[in-house]
Amino acid sequence: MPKTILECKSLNLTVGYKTLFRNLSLSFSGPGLYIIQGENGAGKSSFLKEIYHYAKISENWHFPEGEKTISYLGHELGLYTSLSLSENISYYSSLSEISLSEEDVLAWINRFKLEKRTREPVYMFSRGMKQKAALIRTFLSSPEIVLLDEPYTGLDLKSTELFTKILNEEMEKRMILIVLHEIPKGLNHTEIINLSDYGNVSYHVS
Ligand SMILES: Nc1ncnc2c1ncn2[C@@H]1O[C@H](COP(=O)(O)OP(=O)(O)OP(=O)(O)O)[C@@H](O)[C@H]1O
Repeated sequence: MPKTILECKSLNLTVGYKTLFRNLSLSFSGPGLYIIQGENGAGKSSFLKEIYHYAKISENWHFPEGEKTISYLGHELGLYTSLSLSENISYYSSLSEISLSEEDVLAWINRFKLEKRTREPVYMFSRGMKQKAALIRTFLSSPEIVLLDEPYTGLDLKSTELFTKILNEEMEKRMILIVLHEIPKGLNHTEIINLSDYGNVSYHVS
């Protein structure tokens, strides 16, 4: 029986003068992969940011199994472009509470097939390569909850297939919330949540 990892109760989410959700209650079990969908402006990105910034400090959010580590990849990739991939990874590893072995780091680089490009500054990477570098950065510390906002952006067909395979493996180990407009072929998922259905109404799903 999957356990509830994260839940929000009676959440009101307002951006500027706009109320995106009122009295929203959702439960996420793990491990698993939840696809967040909804029309433009429905509040998908805001919802992920809400979790990343407030889940640990707001009384609307609960971790029934105890607080979890969270990693987030939004539209900003969070890479230092004058540094190489290796230097970016060293920097992010130094911030991580978990000590990462060289083997773990190399395994992630190999999974995204960037092993021949680790010493180049990231500004020399293509858009898709930058996306893969940012994905490595996001998964590197082995977070228990991963929040991904349109993570397939910039990936070509081959890289899309590669990343889908990685997600199908990772959803067995952690809880992944992923904002997607289109669901790539072959991506396994626990549930699809359409946020357009929940705007400005009292709603509960679990
Ligand atoms: N920085 C901001 N300042 C003011 N309003 C904002 C800001 N960011 C988002 N909003 C508003 O919040 C609402 C939700 O935006 P959000 O980016 O979360 O939607 P989304 O579902 O992710 O959209 P999209 O599919 O277009 O990426 C929109 O109406 C948007 O105009």
